[in-house]
Amino acid sequence: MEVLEKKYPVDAKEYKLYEEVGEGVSATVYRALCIPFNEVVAIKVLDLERCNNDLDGIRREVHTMSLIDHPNVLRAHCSFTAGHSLWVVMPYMAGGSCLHIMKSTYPEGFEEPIIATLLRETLKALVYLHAHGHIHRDVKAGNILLDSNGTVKVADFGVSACMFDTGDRQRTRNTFVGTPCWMAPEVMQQLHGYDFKADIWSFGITALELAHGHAPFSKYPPMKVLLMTLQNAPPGLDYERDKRFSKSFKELVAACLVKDPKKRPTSEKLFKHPFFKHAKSSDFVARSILDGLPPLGERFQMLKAKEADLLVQNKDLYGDKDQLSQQEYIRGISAWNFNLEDLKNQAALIQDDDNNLIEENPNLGLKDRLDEQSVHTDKPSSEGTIHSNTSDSHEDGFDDLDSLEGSLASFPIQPLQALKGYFDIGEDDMKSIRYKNASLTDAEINFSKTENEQVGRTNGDNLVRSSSLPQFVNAGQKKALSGPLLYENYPEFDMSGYIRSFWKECNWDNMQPRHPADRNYSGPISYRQRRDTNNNTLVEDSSEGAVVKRKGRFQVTSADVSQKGQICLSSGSTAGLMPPYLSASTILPTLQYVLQQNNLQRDELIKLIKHVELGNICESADATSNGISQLGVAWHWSGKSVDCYSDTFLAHGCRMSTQHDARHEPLGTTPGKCRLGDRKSV
Ligand SMILES: Nc1ncnc2c1ncn2[C@@H]1O[C@H](COP(=O)(O)OP(=O)(O)OP(=O)(O)O)[C@@H](O)[C@H]1O
Repeated sequence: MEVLEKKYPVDAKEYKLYEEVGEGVSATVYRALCIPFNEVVAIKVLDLERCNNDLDGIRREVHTMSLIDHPNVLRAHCSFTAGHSLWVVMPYMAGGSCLHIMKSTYPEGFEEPIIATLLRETLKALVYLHAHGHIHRDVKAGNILLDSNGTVKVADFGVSACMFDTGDRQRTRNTFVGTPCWMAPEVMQQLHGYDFKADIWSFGITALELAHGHAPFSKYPPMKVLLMTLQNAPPGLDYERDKRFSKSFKELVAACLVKDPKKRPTSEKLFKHPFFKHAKSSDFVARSILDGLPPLGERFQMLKAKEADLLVQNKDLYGDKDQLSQQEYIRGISAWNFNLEDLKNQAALIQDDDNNLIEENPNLGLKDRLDEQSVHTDKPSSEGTIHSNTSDSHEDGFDDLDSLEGSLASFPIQPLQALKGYFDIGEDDMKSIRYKNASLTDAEINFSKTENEQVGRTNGDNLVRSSSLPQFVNAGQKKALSGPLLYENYPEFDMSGYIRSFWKECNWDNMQPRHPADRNYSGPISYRQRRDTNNNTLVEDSSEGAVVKRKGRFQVTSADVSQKGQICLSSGSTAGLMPPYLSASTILPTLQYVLQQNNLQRDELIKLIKHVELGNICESADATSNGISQLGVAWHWSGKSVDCYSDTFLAHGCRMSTQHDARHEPLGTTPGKCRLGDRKSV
């Protein structure tokens, strides 16, 4: 006999709204009573006027929510409009989201059996969604809801997509949605679209979120999250504090967080991972983490009050202008707003965050701190080497940002299309550039427009290169070379290595130049870590030569050390390493932005170097030099070369050798050339 489906009323009068239990970017969620059924439900109220006319998106969410039928996917009972709002009626999940539970009671994250259970149930939902052609696109703890019995349901299809929804059944997407911290690199890049593997990345990030209480990089503003996700090694359970987690958990995370989506397992395959043997029943979840919690509405109010307090504190620190930006990023934003003011605000927040990173973890040992820093100090910074402005007003740290104004003003609405110009480069594409004797001028840049256009085609991009590049990339070649690049004042500093290190870090696994053998990097440091999804071990990047020195996430390869630092922009052989449109003037704004971000990290490294010099770190006899070498690596890598030379290496009288055995050798430069503090006059 056919079971008649319960028909929920589609009239607001039939519901009684109780307290607020959740808030998203576009909606408020209430506990409510469905009067005719005397049943408690949740109603998500979307203000249609606040939804930027994204009615299609809303329609899609409601449609998806009504079609799905799986115990781990939150299904909408019904939906209807009421005035300017859309009401979506759904089962009430009294436990709230995993994010809320962590924020209120488990700020350090959950125990492993809980994580395994939550993840297994979430994965069941993903297996179902993927099998039915849906990509969720916003998997995160905030969208994993629990009912009072500990049953997990994945919610929020606001950004979900159907892989079969285009006429040609194209299986990839080309739109930019999701929440930055959880967003897969390929979603950020929008190079070749993406598919359901993007959910697997987000699932891996969610695993880390459940383990730590927050997602990696969650303290950073979106632009930095984006750069870190693209440039850093994938995050993992690698720190001292992660010792408590099992090998299988670490392997699961590593399997999901592979930058190349092709190497990530499908949800179905992942479901067979041994980690899920640790999973328990939903009852266990209810007993372990829900028992004794105040009602959801109360918790929500408490959290709101806490956030309001934080905002007040931050308002004192940053002023009114930053409030919106703060608010967005404290909550873990889902929306992107890339106007210049926001970028400035976000960049201005970074230093404080970097401080917090240390302050928040007073129990971290030196190694942890160094590791934390090493993860975040991922790219070279240009201070002391590239300068746009020699005026005295540098102290406030905003000059560089101001100088970005012209460039960032032309940032397109989808910023990654702009950054794409920096990331999507093959070695062949770089052949047309010519530099002479390290003096970079417009006349010496032979920029071939035809070749550049060709690049877009040969790379099979979804977007036409010329239109996807920000205006400043081309315009900058005409304007920005009027002085800032005075690196010839610093013959010790390998400008090309610097730019290429930066460049190299912008490339990742599947974006290597097409002829790796031709690569001729002289940048001394490589910071890369590949995870092989099959055996989950770290794999050396053989294209760069054997690893001759490694500590933590840093490694020095023979290819790195076989080349002496040299000013190479003049060299024909290295010319091919620069993309045709990546002149110094075009990357300058980005470098300046990066520079702004890395100031404190540099200071921290200098402090650590001093710490090591003072013998405050006890390692084996040989380890002191290793430590210095490693810090030298971090130093060079962070690109603060001039300062660090003067502060530490001149004092020490040695620098990281470029010989194969990575010994130290005399610095060969005079202290007068680069004193600490010289950077401002560079
Ligand atoms: N059915 C439900 N029962 C209980 N709480 C819910 C329910 N649905 C949502 N919530 C709560 O409301 C919050 C916001 O809901 P939702 O994520 O759907 O809104 P959103 O605008 O799409 O948010 P975002 O885009 O930030 O993810 C959730 O994080 C959750 O805490």
